[in-house]
Amino acid sequence: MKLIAPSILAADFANLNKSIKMVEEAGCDMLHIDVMDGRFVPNITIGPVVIESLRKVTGIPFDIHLMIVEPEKYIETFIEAGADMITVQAEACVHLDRIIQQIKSTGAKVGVALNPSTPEHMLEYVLDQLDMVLVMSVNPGFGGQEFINGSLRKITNLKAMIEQKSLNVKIQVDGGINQNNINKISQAGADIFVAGSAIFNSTKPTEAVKHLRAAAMSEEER
Ligand SMILES: O=C(CO)[C@@H](O)[C@H](O)COP(=O)(O)O
Ligand SMILES: [Co+2]
Repeated sequence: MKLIAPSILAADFANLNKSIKMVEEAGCDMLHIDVMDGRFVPNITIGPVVIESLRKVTGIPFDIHLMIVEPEKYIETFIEAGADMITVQAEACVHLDRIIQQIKSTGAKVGVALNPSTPEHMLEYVLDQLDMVLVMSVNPGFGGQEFINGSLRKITNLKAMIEQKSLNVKIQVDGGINQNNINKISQAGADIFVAGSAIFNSTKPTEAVKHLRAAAMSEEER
């Protein structure tokens, strides 16, 4: 099963409710919400206050991508705001195992993101604790960047690690995903596809979701 997670970073922030209704109606599986602090990444986006407001208008699962330093200080706040899944950047966590346990103790799903330069074996001793690994296929901080092709090898290697340990860990890929590259990303082993610009910058976003999903699926799945 291949899942589509639209990133609202590329949506019209003056009309977020409308954007969310659109992705719900298009059958998207979760909403990817990029939280940036201007320290871990050179950009600032939204925080728990906005997420709490959005939680009131939709039941779609919230996939919160924390690009912030010291994420351990804010886990409970994001849970209270309505997070269903929290992903932290491995590079931002001094005590990664402890933060993973902190997220799990809230009952939320837990993911760990790897920057393009971070090797997959960074996760060797925590992989069995995770629901998801997020392979960043751009340097985090901005939407609309180009997919870094080296990410494909990381996806393949992670898939092999997961299968070798017989784990049920999903591979999410985030950054520069579009209609032209989603199939090769899927074939490398990705399960969940984050797409911002490819959906929200399209003149027909509902159609864009449909095409992305079809392209991510194998012949037999279609
Ligand atoms: O986390 C990030 C960027 O740091 C992403 O979630 C982007 O928002 C994806 O946007 P596109 O590359 O699809 O435009
Ligand atoms: Co993201």
